[in-house]
Amino acid sequence: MKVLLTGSTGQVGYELARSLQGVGDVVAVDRNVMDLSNLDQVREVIRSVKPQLIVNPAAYTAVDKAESEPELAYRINAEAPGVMAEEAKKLGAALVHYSTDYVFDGSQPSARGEDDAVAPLNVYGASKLAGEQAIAAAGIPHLIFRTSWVYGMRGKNFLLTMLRLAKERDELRVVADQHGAPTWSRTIADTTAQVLSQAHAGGTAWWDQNSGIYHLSAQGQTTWHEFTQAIIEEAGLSCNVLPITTADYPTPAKRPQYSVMSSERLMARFCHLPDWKTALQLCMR
Ligand SMILES: NC(=O)C1=CN([C@@H]2O[C@H](COP(=O)(O)OP(=O)(O)OC[C@H]3O[C@@H](n4cnc5c(N)ncnc54)[C@H](OP(=O)(O)O)[C@@H]3O)[C@@H](O)[C@H]2O)C=CC1
Ligand SMILES: Cc1cn([C@H]2C[C@H](O)[C@@H](COP(=O)(O)OP(=O)(O)O[C@H]3O[C@@H](C)C(=O)[C@@H](O)[C@H]3O)O2)c(=O)[nH]c1=O
Ligand SMILES: [Mg+2]
Repeated sequence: MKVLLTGSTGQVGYELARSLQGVGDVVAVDRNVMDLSNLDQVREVIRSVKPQLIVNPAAYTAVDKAESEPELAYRINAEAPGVMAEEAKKLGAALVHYSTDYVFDGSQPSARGEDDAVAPLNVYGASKLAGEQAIAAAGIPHLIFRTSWVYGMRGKNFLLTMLRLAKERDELRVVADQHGAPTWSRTIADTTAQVLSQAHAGGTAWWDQNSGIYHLSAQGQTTWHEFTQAIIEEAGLSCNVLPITTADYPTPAKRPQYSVMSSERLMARFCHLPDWKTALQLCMR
């Protein structure tokens, strides 16, 4: 099976390039080959590669910057996935896509399920939601994995930012009133590969039964503050981590207060997901 993988320089894309090796022949493209802000190029690349499966972890992920670049965020996060879905339909291909906990407003302190009401608070979340909707509307075999607070030992992420800051400063001030589930990029990639090997075995009927949205986050929950403490401890650094409120850390984009999702549906159908802290320790060791 020929697999077109986008965003291979990103956190999840980098891990997928490895994890998908068992799934098929992977053609990995970065923005130099397929720029998602160039919709004609997206079409051309798909038409020339002719994949049976498109896996799209590429995205506009700069949450604060998106507030001042909404058009670009929507082109990359909503229109480009829409074009991928259209082209997949013409080829009879399936599409695997990723979305975010930021499609929810996080106003209720209970874990969100796939069918719960969405209400993004920021441009990034709204653009990702529009991407989900464009894919669902195309009526193609698809999987949309909503994940959260992605980290890993490479790329731009909260873990590496905190390690850097902890070495530069004696004290870190981190918000303690936003709750969520940090998820290791490798967990996302390995889970994707496991689900796809089941799909491969199940054929067309599998996609008829299983297409849709799945929450894919580490188990348990924490806050950015507690996550930082765990990072510092695991790294053996000494740095005081001061809990602050969202109001103490003003940002251009509004963020959900409670962005925990339930991944029960994915775990019931496909495979287990690790606890956030266990995964963090595995990642850092
Ligand atoms: N990061 C997070 O905390 C979370 C991410 N997600 C979702 O998971 C998925 C994977 O995210 P993650 O790997 O963390 O994101 P990263 O920011 O690590 O990677 C994004 C990737 O998209 C690429 N990209 C950005 N703009 C373009 C463009 N115009 N054309 C082509 N490629 C482009 C980047 O390329 P380049 O390296 O050249 O910039 C990079 O490879 C995304 O759908 C994201 O929305 C969901 C929840 C949390
Ligand atoms: C750097 C820093 C951040 N913060 C706060 C800001 C914010 O509320 C929180 C996390 O900061 P970040 O900028 O990493 O968060 P953010 O970019 O909003 O992370 C999100 O990215 C997108 C792509 C997603 O899809 C989400 O799941 C989520 O992972 O920590 C501090 O309190 N102190 C600090 O020193
Ligand atoms: Mg960020």
